[in-house]
Amino acid sequence: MPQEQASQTQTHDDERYIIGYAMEPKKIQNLLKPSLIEHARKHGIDLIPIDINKPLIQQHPNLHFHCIIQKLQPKHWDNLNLHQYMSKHGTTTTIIDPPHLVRKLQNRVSMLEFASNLPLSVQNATVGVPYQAVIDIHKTSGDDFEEMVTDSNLRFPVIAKPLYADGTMKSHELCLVFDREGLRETLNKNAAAGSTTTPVVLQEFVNHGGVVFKVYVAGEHVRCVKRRSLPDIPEEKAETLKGTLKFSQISNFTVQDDNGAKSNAGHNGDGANHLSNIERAEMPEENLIKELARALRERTGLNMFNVDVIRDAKDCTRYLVIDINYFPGYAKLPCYEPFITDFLLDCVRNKPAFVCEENQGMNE
Ligand SMILES: Nc1ncnc2c1ncn2[C@@H]1O[C@H](COP(=O)(O)OP(=O)(O)OP(=O)(O)O)[C@@H](O)[C@H]1O
Ligand SMILES: O=P(O)(O)O[C@H]1[C@H](O)[C@@H](O)[C@H](OP(=O)(O)O)[C@@H](OP(=O)(O)O)[C@H]1O
Ligand SMILES: [Mg+2]
Ligand SMILES: [Mg+2]
Repeated sequence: MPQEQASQTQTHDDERYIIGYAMEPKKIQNLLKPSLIEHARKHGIDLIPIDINKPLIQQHPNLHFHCIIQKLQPKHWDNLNLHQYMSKHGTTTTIIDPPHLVRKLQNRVSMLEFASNLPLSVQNATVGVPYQAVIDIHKTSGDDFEEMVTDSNLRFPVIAKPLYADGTMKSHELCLVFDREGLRETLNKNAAAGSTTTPVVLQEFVNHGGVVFKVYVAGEHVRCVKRRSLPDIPEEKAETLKGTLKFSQISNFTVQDDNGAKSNAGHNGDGANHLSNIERAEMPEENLIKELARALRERTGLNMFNVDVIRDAKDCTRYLVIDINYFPGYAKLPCYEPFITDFLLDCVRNKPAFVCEENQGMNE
């Protein structure tokens, strides 16, 4: 890790804090790299794994957790029985973040409500959300379908997104839909899935120069990075496009990953141009990012999330929040070790402003 990026937080020599982490093995592998464990250890924090399949009260009887970070499915909350644990240790242990609040990010409608009508004032910039509508996936034919599309007031192209963003692979399977026929086709396929049918949100596709800004938030710590996104669709081309185009996790690779993949594959031409789009794109104003993060922390009551933001290609003062993810892949940030460690130190020392109020809603 470069020296100048080292943790800004001073360590008080004799202080040691125990922080438990409760998450699935894949998330542990992604986040809890030896470099983070070591950096945290050097700054007074011992990161201890919590078994998500059995009650916490039965684990680590001789340890006192100052704080617990978690990314869990509801079944794990039941298995861990954190309610029982907190009724014993709730005055000295903090859980980040309350599950009933995390759940609001697992629905793409309630998620974006947090980002609607944000009162931000940084130069002329505005931050909003794209127009979106939840549709009735059973209205796939005849007048019902035509009426539904007309009533939805949506303009093609749109992106069909599963309503529930619950961490499953399926929840990341998105589809660009270019016209009514494409939409009918998407709904028919969904209906054919029978018991796995999921409600769908249709969100207007907004041209944004092929770059998405990912704003990572951990309490008061905020970092913004650029990632690859869908390319623009010129208006005249949009009118001629038909059908659908499926895609998934298009923005999950860092620019460095992208570079590596492209040079390994020996690609140039389009790929290289696309990448330089990202490199060329100007970052949003730092204060705007800070204000956005602050406003969303307040509105959601959460500490650990990231926000996907795009900038309208037609109006560079118009920013749109398209996605908010709980406990994202922080390890993709350069020098994420001090970023996370500093946040954890804030939690154990000052307690973040919006921590689990009296552990309300813990087992909801
Ligand atoms: N309304 C939109 N207009 C233009 N591009 C969009 C829009 N919504 C999504 N995208 C593109 O599609 C990508 C995936 O969409 P979104 O972030 O909603 O899905 P996700 O599966 O929740 O992603 P993540 O992996 O970040 O959780 C975005 O990163 C962006 O590149
Ligand atoms: O596993 P689910 O609950 O689906 O959440 C994912 C988020 O949706 C993604 O946004 C995370 O990737 P980014 O950190 O690149 O946004 C992604 O990060 P990861 O796969 O690196 O852990 C996940 O956090
Ligand atoms: Mg996203
Ligand atoms: Mg998401």
